[in-house]
Amino acid sequence: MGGTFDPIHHGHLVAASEAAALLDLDEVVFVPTGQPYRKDDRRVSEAEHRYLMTVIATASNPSFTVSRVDVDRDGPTYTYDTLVDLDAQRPDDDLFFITGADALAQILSWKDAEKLFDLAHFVGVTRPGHALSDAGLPEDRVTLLNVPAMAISSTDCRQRTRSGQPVWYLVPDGVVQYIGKYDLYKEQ
Ligand SMILES: Nc1ncnc2c1ncn2[C@@H]1O[C@H](COP(=O)(O)OP(=O)(O)OP(=O)(O)O)[C@@H](O)[C@H]1O
Ligand SMILES: O=C(O)c1ccc[n+]([C@@H]2O[C@H](COP(=O)([O-])O)[C@@H](O)[C@H]2O)c1
Repeated sequence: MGGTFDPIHHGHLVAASEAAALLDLDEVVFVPTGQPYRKDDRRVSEAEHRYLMTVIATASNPSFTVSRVDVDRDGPTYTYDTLVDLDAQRPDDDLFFITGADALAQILSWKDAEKLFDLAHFVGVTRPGHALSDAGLPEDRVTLLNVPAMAISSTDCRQRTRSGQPVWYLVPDGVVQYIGKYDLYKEQ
């Protein structure tokens, strides 16, 4: 599951857990973006902070791991590169790329979109406020899943922190503490 994870929240974790259970996946690899080029218009926390929050949030689940492939690659983060790197590290594995409905709707505009479906099977999960559709995508390489609705976004978590509202129970406890320790999201 790729994401900017700024911060990682329970919407991400529930989506990953449900996809793993419903598709009988052995492992979910969370891949924080290095440079999410489509978010250039906003302030994004340092990759190392987002990576560490992802490690903290997933540490208690033996099936969840975190990859540095995108954080360690220079330049804009493209899923094509993510999948090529993961495939090189795990040549015997079948890759499934988990995305929310909003991200799935954008996939055809991603870099090298036509090659993505050769590298992984895509799993689109429901997300409140977004229609889930596989229109225009190769049917045999995309699975749509209904997951429990978690009306949580990283944007909302950042705004709440900035305005002094709690993010307890929207993000894992360790992530609440990490945000406080490093004073994240105080500036626009
Ligand atoms: N509440 C949610 N339910 C299901 N999927 C989600 C949810 N939140 C995020 N996702 C999916 O997780 C992936 C990574 O999302 P991302 O890290 O950009 O979080 P976000 O909450 O959308 O962030 P932001 O509000 O900063 O844009 C995307 O595929 C996104 O669609
Ligand atoms: O490959 C692309 O062109 C591309 C464009 C936008 C987003 N993505 C990927 O989609 C995932 C979710 O991205 P984001 O920006 O919504 O956090 C993450 O893994 C990104 O690298 C990929």
